[in-house]
Amino acid sequence: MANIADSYNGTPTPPQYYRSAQKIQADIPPDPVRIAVIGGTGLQSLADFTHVATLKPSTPWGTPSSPISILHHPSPQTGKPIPIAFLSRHGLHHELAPHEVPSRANIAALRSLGVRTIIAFSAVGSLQEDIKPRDFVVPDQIIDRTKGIRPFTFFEGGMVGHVGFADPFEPALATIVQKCGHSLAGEGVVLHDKGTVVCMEGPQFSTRAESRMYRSWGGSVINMSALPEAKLAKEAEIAYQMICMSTDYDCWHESGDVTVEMVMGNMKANAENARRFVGAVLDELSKEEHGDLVLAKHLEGSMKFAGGITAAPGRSKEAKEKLGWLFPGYFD
Ligand SMILES: CSC[C@H]1O[C@H](OP(=O)(O)O)[C@H](O)[C@@H]1O
Ligand SMILES: Nc1ncnc2[nH]cnc12
Repeated sequence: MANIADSYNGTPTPPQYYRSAQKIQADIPPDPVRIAVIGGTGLQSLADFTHVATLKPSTPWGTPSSPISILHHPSPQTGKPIPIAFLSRHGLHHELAPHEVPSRANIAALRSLGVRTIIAFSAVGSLQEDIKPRDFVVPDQIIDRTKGIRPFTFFEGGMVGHVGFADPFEPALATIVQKCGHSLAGEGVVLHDKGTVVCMEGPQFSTRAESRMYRSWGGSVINMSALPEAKLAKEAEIAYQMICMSTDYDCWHESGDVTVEMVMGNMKANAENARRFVGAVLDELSKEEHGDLVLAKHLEGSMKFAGGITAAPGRSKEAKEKLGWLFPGYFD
Protein backbone atom coordinates (compact mmCIF):
# COMPACT_ATOMS: atom_id res chain seq x y z
CA MET A 1 0.00 0.00 0.00
CA ALA A 2 1.33 3.45 -0.86
CA ASN A 3 2.08 5.72 2.06
CA ILE A 4 1.69 9.38 2.71
CA ALA A 5 5.19 10.19 1.44
CA ASP A 6 4.05 9.32 -2.08
CA SER A 7 2.16 12.58 -2.14
CA TYR A 8 5.37 14.52 -1.96
CA ASN A 9 8.11 12.58 -3.76
CA GLY A 10 6.93 13.30 -7.27
CA THR A 11 5.89 9.72 -7.99
CA PRO A 12 2.64 9.73 -9.91
CA THR A 13 0.08 8.23 -7.59
CA PRO A 14 -2.50 6.00 -9.27
CA PRO A 15 -6.03 7.18 -8.54
CA GLN A 16 -7.01 4.02 -6.71
CA TYR A 17 -4.46 4.85 -4.00
CA TYR A 18 -5.68 8.32 -3.18
CA ARG A 19 -7.66 7.26 -0.17
CA SER A 20 -4.59 5.93 1.58
CA ALA A 21 -1.73 7.86 0.03
CA GLN A 22 -3.01 11.37 0.11
CA LYS A 23 -4.95 11.87 3.26
CA ILE A 24 -3.35 14.64 5.23
CA GLN A 25 -5.72 15.79 7.95
CA ALA A 26 -8.61 13.38 8.10
CA ASP A 27 -10.18 10.37 6.50
CA ILE A 28 -11.47 10.72 2.99
CA PRO A 29 -15.24 10.55 2.87
CA PRO A 30 -16.40 7.16 1.66
CA ASP A 31 -18.29 8.53 -1.32
CA PRO A 32 -16.33 9.45 -4.44
CA VAL A 33 -16.11 13.16 -5.11
CA ARG A 34 -18.10 14.10 -8.21
CA ILE A 35 -18.25 17.90 -8.08
CA ALA A 36 -15.34 20.32 -7.92
CA VAL A 37 -15.08 24.08 -7.68
CA ILE A 38 -11.98 25.79 -9.08
CA GLY A 39 -11.56 29.14 -7.38
CA GLY A 40 -9.85 32.00 -9.19
CA THR A 41 -8.62 35.45 -8.25
CA GLY A 42 -10.11 36.50 -4.93
CA LEU A 43 -11.86 33.15 -4.36
CA GLN A 44 -9.07 31.09 -2.82
CA SER A 45 -11.28 29.16 -0.40
CA LEU A 46 -14.91 28.32 0.31
CA ALA A 47 -15.09 29.17 3.99
CA ASP A 48 -18.76 28.36 4.57
CA PHE A 49 -18.40 24.62 4.04
CA THR A 50 -17.29 21.92 6.45
CA HIS A 51 -13.72 20.98 5.71
CA VAL A 52 -13.13 17.23 5.98
CA ALA A 53 -9.78 16.57 4.27
CA THR A 54 -6.86 18.12 2.46
CA LEU A 55 -5.29 16.16 -0.39
CA LYS A 56 -1.95 16.72 -2.07
CA PRO A 57 -2.15 14.41 -5.06
CA SER A 58 0.59 13.86 -7.60
CA THR A 59 -0.19 13.04 -11.21
CA PRO A 60 1.87 12.12 -14.29
CA TRP A 61 1.58 15.84 -15.16
CA GLY A 62 2.88 17.10 -11.84
CA THR A 63 1.14 18.41 -8.74
CA PRO A 64 -1.93 20.68 -8.77
CA SER A 65 -1.91 24.42 -8.12
CA SER A 66 -2.92 23.95 -4.50
CA PRO A 67 -3.86 21.21 -2.09
CA ILE A 68 -7.36 19.99 -2.85
CA SER A 69 -9.81 20.60 -0.02
CA ILE A 70 -12.63 18.14 0.40
CA LEU A 71 -15.63 19.95 1.79
CA HIS A 72 -18.96 18.61 2.93
CA HIS A 73 -22.04 20.23 1.51
CA PRO A 74 -25.35 19.07 3.02
CA SER A 75 -27.80 17.91 0.36
CA PRO A 76 -30.78 20.29 0.50
CA GLN A 77 -33.07 17.28 -0.06
CA THR A 78 -31.73 14.64 2.32
CA GLY A 79 -29.30 16.52 4.53
CA LYS A 80 -26.73 13.87 3.62
CA PRO A 81 -23.26 15.39 3.22
CA ILE A 82 -22.12 15.65 -0.40
CA PRO A 83 -18.34 15.84 -0.86
CA ILE A 84 -17.07 18.75 -2.94
CA ALA A 85 -13.46 19.24 -4.05
CA PHE A 86 -12.05 22.77 -4.01
CA LEU A 87 -8.86 23.82 -5.78
CA SER A 88 -7.32 27.30 -5.87
CA ARG A 89 -6.18 27.94 -9.47
CA HIS A 90 -3.36 30.35 -8.66
CA GLY A 91 -2.25 28.59 -5.47
CA LEU A 92 -3.18 29.31 -1.87
CA HIS A 93 -1.55 32.74 -1.97
CA HIS A 94 -1.96 33.61 -5.67
CA GLU A 95 1.65 32.67 -6.38
CA LEU A 96 1.05 31.20 -9.86
CA ALA A 97 0.76 33.48 -12.90
CA PRO A 98 -1.85 32.45 -15.48
CA HIS A 99 0.80 30.78 -17.70
CA GLU A 100 2.22 28.90 -14.69
CA VAL A 101 -1.03 27.25 -13.61
CA PRO A 102 -0.50 23.47 -13.94
CA SER A 103 -3.86 22.91 -15.60
CA ARG A 104 -3.12 19.33 -16.67
CA ALA A 105 -2.24 18.34 -13.12
CA ASN A 106 -5.33 20.16 -11.81
CA ILE A 107 -7.75 18.45 -14.16
CA ALA A 108 -6.04 15.04 -13.95
CA ALA A 109 -6.00 15.15 -10.13
CA LEU A 110 -9.68 16.08 -9.96
CA ARG A 111 -10.66 13.34 -12.41
CA SER A 112 -8.65 10.80 -10.45
CA LEU A 113 -10.73 11.63 -7.35
CA GLY A 114 -13.89 10.83 -9.31
CA VAL A 115 -14.81 14.42 -10.26
CA ARG A 116 -17.02 14.65 -13.38
CA THR A 117 -18.43 18.19 -12.93
CA ILE A 118 -16.42 21.37 -12.48
CA ILE A 119 -17.71 24.83 -11.69
CA ALA A 120 -14.82 27.20 -12.38
CA PHE A 121 -14.79 30.73 -11.10
CA SER A 122 -13.01 33.60 -12.87
CA ALA A 123 -12.48 37.34 -12.39
CA VAL A 124 -12.88 38.98 -15.81
CA GLY A 125 -12.68 42.36 -17.50
CA SER A 126 -15.84 43.53 -19.25
CA LEU A 127 -15.76 44.27 -22.97
CA GLN A 128 -19.37 45.49 -23.10
CA GLU A 129 -20.96 48.56 -21.54
CA ASP A 130 -23.94 46.61 -20.20
CA ILE A 131 -21.73 44.12 -18.32
CA LYS A 132 -20.91 46.32 -15.36
CA PRO A 133 -18.21 45.68 -12.77
CA ARG A 134 -19.56 43.14 -10.23
CA ASP A 135 -22.01 41.64 -12.74
CA PHE A 136 -21.81 37.89 -13.33
CA VAL A 137 -21.66 36.19 -16.74
CA VAL A 138 -22.24 32.54 -17.69
CA PRO A 139 -20.09 32.28 -20.80
CA ASP A 140 -21.00 29.92 -23.63
CA GLN A 141 -18.07 30.56 -25.99
CA ILE A 142 -14.32 31.22 -25.88
CA ILE A 143 -11.91 32.99 -28.22
CA ASP A 144 -8.37 31.68 -27.76
CA ARG A 145 -5.76 34.41 -27.50
CA THR A 146 -3.22 32.37 -25.54
CA LYS A 147 0.15 32.03 -27.26
CA GLY A 148 0.74 28.29 -27.32
CA ILE A 149 3.14 28.34 -24.36
CA ARG A 150 0.78 26.49 -21.98
CA PRO A 151 0.51 22.71 -22.25
CA PHE A 152 -3.02 22.26 -23.61
CA THR A 153 -3.61 18.54 -24.20
CA PHE A 154 -3.22 15.15 -22.52
CA PHE A 155 -2.84 13.53 -25.94
CA GLU A 156 0.73 13.91 -27.17
CA GLY A 157 4.07 12.14 -27.36
CA GLY A 158 2.76 9.00 -29.05
CA MET A 159 -1.02 9.08 -28.64
CA VAL A 160 -3.10 11.52 -30.63
CA GLY A 161 -6.60 12.60 -29.60
CA HIS A 162 -9.09 14.97 -31.20
CA VAL A 163 -12.10 16.02 -29.17
CA GLY A 164 -14.98 18.25 -30.26
CA PHE A 165 -14.77 21.73 -28.70
CA ALA A 166 -17.61 23.53 -30.49
CA ASP A 167 -19.31 24.08 -27.13
CA PRO A 168 -16.44 24.66 -24.70
CA PHE A 169 -18.82 24.80 -21.73
CA GLU A 170 -21.53 22.37 -20.70
CA PRO A 171 -24.95 23.70 -21.78
CA ALA A 172 -26.91 21.69 -19.18
CA LEU A 173 -24.70 23.04 -16.39
CA ALA A 174 -25.08 26.55 -17.80
CA THR A 175 -28.87 26.23 -17.49
CA ILE A 176 -28.55 25.32 -13.81
CA VAL A 177 -26.06 28.11 -13.14
CA GLN A 178 -28.35 30.64 -14.85
CA LYS A 179 -31.34 29.56 -12.76
CA CYS A 180 -29.32 29.81 -9.54
CA GLY A 181 -27.87 33.19 -10.46
CA HIS A 182 -31.28 34.65 -11.23
CA SER A 183 -32.69 33.28 -7.97
CA LEU A 184 -30.22 35.58 -6.20
CA ALA A 185 -31.38 38.72 -8.00
CA GLY A 186 -32.91 39.96 -4.73
CA GLU A 187 -29.49 39.74 -3.08
CA GLY A 188 -27.98 41.97 -5.74
CA VAL A 189 -26.65 39.33 -8.14
CA VAL A 190 -26.88 40.63 -11.71
CA LEU A 191 -26.42 37.84 -14.23
CA HIS A 192 -25.86 37.75 -17.98
CA ASP A 193 -26.93 34.38 -19.36
CA LYS A 194 -24.48 34.16 -22.24
CA GLY A 195 -21.21 35.59 -23.38
CA THR A 196 -17.96 35.04 -25.22
CA VAL A 197 -14.89 35.03 -23.04
CA VAL A 198 -11.65 36.09 -24.69
CA CYS A 199 -8.81 34.21 -23.03
CA MET A 200 -5.59 36.20 -23.43
CA GLU A 201 -2.08 35.12 -22.48
CA GLY A 202 -1.18 37.82 -19.96
CA PRO A 203 0.09 38.35 -17.37
CA GLN A 204 0.10 41.93 -18.71
CA PHE A 205 -3.36 43.33 -19.44
CA SER A 206 -4.34 44.14 -23.05
CA THR A 207 -3.31 47.16 -25.06
CA ARG A 208 -6.11 49.56 -25.94
CA ALA A 209 -5.93 48.44 -29.60
CA GLU A 210 -6.33 44.80 -28.55
CA SER A 211 -9.16 45.60 -26.19
CA ARG A 212 -11.02 47.46 -28.98
CA MET A 213 -10.33 44.61 -31.41
CA TYR A 214 -11.81 42.04 -28.98
CA ARG A 215 -14.93 44.18 -28.77
CA SER A 216 -15.18 44.25 -32.57
CA TRP A 217 -14.90 40.44 -32.54
CA GLY A 218 -17.93 40.19 -30.28
CA GLY A 219 -16.06 39.43 -27.06
CA SER A 220 -18.14 39.94 -23.92
CA VAL A 221 -15.49 39.53 -21.21
CA ILE A 222 -11.76 38.84 -20.99
CA ASN A 223 -9.62 36.72 -18.71
CA MET A 224 -6.37 34.73 -18.71
CA SER A 225 -7.71 31.45 -17.31
CA ALA A 226 -10.44 29.84 -19.41
CA LEU A 227 -7.80 28.00 -21.44
CA PRO A 228 -6.38 25.43 -21.40
CA GLU A 229 -8.61 24.54 -18.42
CA ALA A 230 -11.78 24.15 -20.51
CA LYS A 231 -9.98 22.10 -23.20
CA LEU A 232 -8.45 19.75 -20.67
CA ALA A 233 -11.76 19.29 -18.86
CA LYS A 234 -13.32 18.34 -22.20
CA GLU A 235 -10.55 15.83 -22.85
CA ALA A 236 -11.04 14.43 -19.35
CA GLU A 237 -14.78 13.87 -20.02
CA ILE A 238 -15.69 16.37 -17.31
CA ALA A 239 -18.75 18.65 -17.58
CA TYR A 240 -17.26 22.13 -17.15
CA GLN A 241 -18.87 25.54 -16.70
CA MET A 242 -17.18 28.80 -15.86
CA ILE A 243 -18.86 31.54 -13.82
CA CYS A 244 -17.30 34.92 -14.55
CA MET A 245 -17.47 37.96 -12.33
CA SER A 246 -16.69 41.28 -13.97
CA THR A 247 -14.13 43.25 -12.00
CA ASP A 248 -13.35 46.10 -14.44
CA TYR A 249 -14.07 47.51 -17.90
CA ASP A 250 -10.65 46.66 -19.32
CA CYS A 251 -8.88 49.56 -21.04
CA TRP A 252 -11.27 50.24 -23.97
CA HIS A 253 -13.58 52.10 -21.60
CA GLU A 254 -13.30 55.80 -20.85
CA SER A 255 -13.60 55.18 -17.09
CA GLY A 256 -9.87 54.37 -16.88
CA ASP A 257 -7.40 51.54 -17.28
CA VAL A 258 -7.63 48.27 -15.41
CA THR A 259 -5.41 47.78 -12.36
CA VAL A 260 -4.96 44.89 -9.92
CA GLU A 261 -6.36 47.13 -7.16
CA MET A 262 -9.53 47.57 -9.19
CA VAL A 263 -9.86 43.83 -9.82
CA MET A 264 -9.24 42.89 -6.19
CA GLY A 265 -11.41 45.72 -4.84
CA ASN A 266 -14.47 44.66 -6.85
CA MET A 267 -13.81 40.99 -6.18
CA LYS A 268 -13.61 41.65 -2.44
CA ALA A 269 -16.67 43.89 -2.42
CA ASN A 270 -18.71 41.22 -4.18
CA ALA A 271 -17.14 38.13 -2.57
CA GLU A 272 -20.25 37.44 -0.51
CA ASN A 273 -22.38 37.28 -3.66
CA ALA A 274 -19.79 35.05 -5.34
CA ARG A 275 -19.93 32.63 -2.40
CA ARG A 276 -23.73 32.73 -2.30
CA PHE A 277 -23.81 32.02 -6.01
CA VAL A 278 -21.47 29.03 -5.74
CA GLY A 279 -23.47 27.74 -2.75
CA ALA A 280 -26.74 27.95 -4.67
CA VAL A 281 -25.22 26.06 -7.61
CA LEU A 282 -23.90 23.34 -5.29
CA ASP A 283 -27.33 23.08 -3.64
CA GLU A 284 -28.96 22.55 -7.00
CA LEU A 285 -26.32 20.12 -8.29
CA SER A 286 -26.72 18.05 -5.13
CA LYS A 287 -30.29 17.18 -6.10
CA GLU A 288 -30.84 13.62 -7.25
CA GLU A 289 -32.49 14.73 -10.48
CA HIS A 290 -29.11 16.00 -11.68
CA GLY A 291 -27.32 12.73 -10.90
CA ASP A 292 -26.56 11.78 -14.50
CA LEU A 293 -25.42 15.28 -15.40
CA VAL A 294 -23.11 15.50 -12.39
CA LEU A 295 -21.63 12.15 -13.40
CA ALA A 296 -21.25 13.50 -16.96
CA LYS A 297 -22.77 10.28 -18.25
CA HIS A 298 -23.14 11.85 -21.69
CA LEU A 299 -19.36 12.30 -21.93
CA GLU A 300 -18.36 8.94 -20.46
CA GLY A 301 -16.20 6.90 -22.81
CA SER A 302 -15.97 9.62 -25.46
CA MET A 303 -12.17 9.72 -25.32
CA LYS A 304 -11.90 6.00 -25.94
CA PHE A 305 -12.67 6.79 -29.55
CA ALA A 306 -11.47 10.37 -29.82
CA GLY A 307 -8.19 9.29 -28.26
CA GLY A 308 -7.88 5.95 -30.00
CA ILE A 309 -6.86 7.31 -33.39
CA THR A 310 -3.23 6.25 -32.96
CA ALA A 311 -3.01 2.60 -34.00
CA ALA A 312 -1.54 0.28 -31.36
CA PRO A 313 1.93 -0.09 -33.00
CA GLY A 314 2.33 3.71 -33.04
CA ARG A 315 1.51 4.25 -29.37
CA SER A 316 4.48 5.15 -27.19
CA LYS A 317 4.88 3.36 -23.86
CA GLU A 318 5.07 6.64 -21.94
CA ALA A 319 1.94 8.12 -23.51
CA LYS A 320 0.07 4.87 -22.92
CA GLU A 321 1.10 4.83 -19.27
CA LYS A 322 0.12 8.43 -18.66
CA LEU A 323 -3.21 8.10 -20.44
CA GLY A 324 -3.80 4.78 -18.72
CA TRP A 325 -3.49 6.62 -15.41
CA LEU A 326 -6.12 9.12 -16.47
CA PHE A 327 -8.41 6.64 -18.22
CA PRO A 328 -7.89 3.23 -16.63
CA GLY A 329 -8.78 0.49 -19.12
CA TYR A 330 -9.39 2.76 -22.13
CA PHE A 331 -6.26 2.07 -24.11
CA ASP A 332 -5.18 -1.40 -22.90
C1 LIG B 1 -5.65 39.71 -11.03
S1 LIG B 1 -6.27 40.22 -12.57
C2 LIG B 1 -5.89 38.97 -13.76
C3 LIG B 1 -6.16 37.56 -13.32
O1 LIG B 1 -7.51 37.50 -12.81
C4 LIG B 1 -8.19 36.45 -13.46
O2 LIG B 1 -7.92 35.28 -12.73
P1 LIG B 1 -8.94 34.05 -12.60
O3 LIG B 1 -9.49 33.80 -13.98
O4 LIG B 1 -8.15 32.92 -12.10
O5 LIG B 1 -10.02 34.50 -11.65
C5 LIG B 1 -7.56 36.45 -14.85
O6 LIG B 1 -7.85 35.29 -15.59
C6 LIG B 1 -6.11 36.64 -14.54
O7 LIG B 1 -5.47 35.44 -14.22
N1 LIG C 1 -9.18 43.32 -17.82
C1 LIG C 1 -8.81 42.05 -17.62
N2 LIG C 1 -8.07 41.42 -18.57
C2 LIG C 1 -7.71 40.13 -18.39
N3 LIG C 1 -8.01 39.41 -17.31
C3 LIG C 1 -8.73 40.02 -16.35
N4 LIG C 1 -9.18 39.57 -15.17
C4 LIG C 1 -9.86 40.56 -14.58
N5 LIG C 1 -9.86 41.67 -15.36
C5 LIG C 1 -9.15 41.35 -16.47
